Amino acid sequence: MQENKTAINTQEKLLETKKLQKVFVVGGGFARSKLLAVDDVNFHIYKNEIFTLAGESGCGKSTVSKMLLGFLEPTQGEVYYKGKDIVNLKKWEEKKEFMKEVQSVFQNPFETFNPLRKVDRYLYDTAKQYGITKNGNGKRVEEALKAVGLSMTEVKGRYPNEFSGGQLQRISVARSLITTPSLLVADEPVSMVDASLRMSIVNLFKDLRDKYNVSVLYITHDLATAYYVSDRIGIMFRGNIIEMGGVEEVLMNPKHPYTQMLKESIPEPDPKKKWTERISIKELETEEYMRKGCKFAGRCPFVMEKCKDNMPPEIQTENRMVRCWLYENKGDK
Ligand SMILES: Nc1ncnc2c1ncn2[C@@H]1O[C@H](COP(=O)(O)OP(=O)(O)OP(=O)(O)O)[C@@H](O)[C@H]1O
Repeated sequence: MQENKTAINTQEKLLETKKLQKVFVVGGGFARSKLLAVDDVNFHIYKNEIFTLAGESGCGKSTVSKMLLGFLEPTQGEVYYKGKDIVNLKKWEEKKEFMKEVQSVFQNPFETFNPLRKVDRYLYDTAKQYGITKNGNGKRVEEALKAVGLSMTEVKGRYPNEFSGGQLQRISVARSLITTPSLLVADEPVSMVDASLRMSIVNLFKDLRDKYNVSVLYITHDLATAYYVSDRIGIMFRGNIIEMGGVEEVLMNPKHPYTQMLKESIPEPDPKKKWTERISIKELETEEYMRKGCKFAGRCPFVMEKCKDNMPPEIQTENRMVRCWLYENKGDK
């Protein structure tokens, strides 16, 4: 891999979604209904950029990432990678090429690796699986480990349980770099990692962007790491992106009432109260997903009559997109 620090390339969209939608059928019998887990999701990721999708649990983040990676078929909408529609790739060669270029980093590194196999074997096998020849194999694995600040001497002959969660997540990132991808899709990559090591993993993404021109789709519920690492951010709520723009604009000067609420929510010191809050949020999930108009209408301090029946459109204002009727007449002309 060539080390090279490059600025975000806003001319080149690496990945783009258009009107992405996923409907799940939930419940059975008379209680059977449709849940729009993801609806009208439009975003893009530039070359050399860290783009974050953030939101509370159950907002549709993972469903988006699964559709991008081809693990789930969208109900409607399109996904383009380097201008190519990847939902309808027919040829195996094209699919394989896409899988090489877009790699994933999973939440739990202990599930990424087979506990009975030595970690270095797993890395070599990944290289082989993607057609990297026996001669180039060792070199590529060594390069990938170097990119995450490790070396083969530290890894060789050791099993997954001999590493800490943080170290293993680094090795998991190294695994995803073996194919020299252009984009990493990292779904909650630090949530299982010890709090003290989270920043080191997040810093690693910045490093990969700056030194190796890798773009990252960072999926998280944690606004602190999102603020620290992202170039741009999209805030999701019940299947929609409700605000999207530069991370500084969106998190320091939020426009959508939901983003404002997220920013102001101070962690509750009383564990009992926190638990109660979580329960009520979970209960709200289905009710909010089923709403006809703005999904946040039930909790919004500025709710208007029209919010209850009409989903707000995407409005461009003050350097960001916001999906809220409050900005209906304040959009950029
Ligand atoms: N296979 C499925 N069948 C039915 N409903 C699903 C399925 N997968 C996800 N959902 C529902 O879709 C909604 C979005 O889920 P998703 O996992 O994408 O959210 P998330 O933001 O990634 O949350 P988390 O971080 O908790 O995984 C939730 O209400 C979830 O229960």
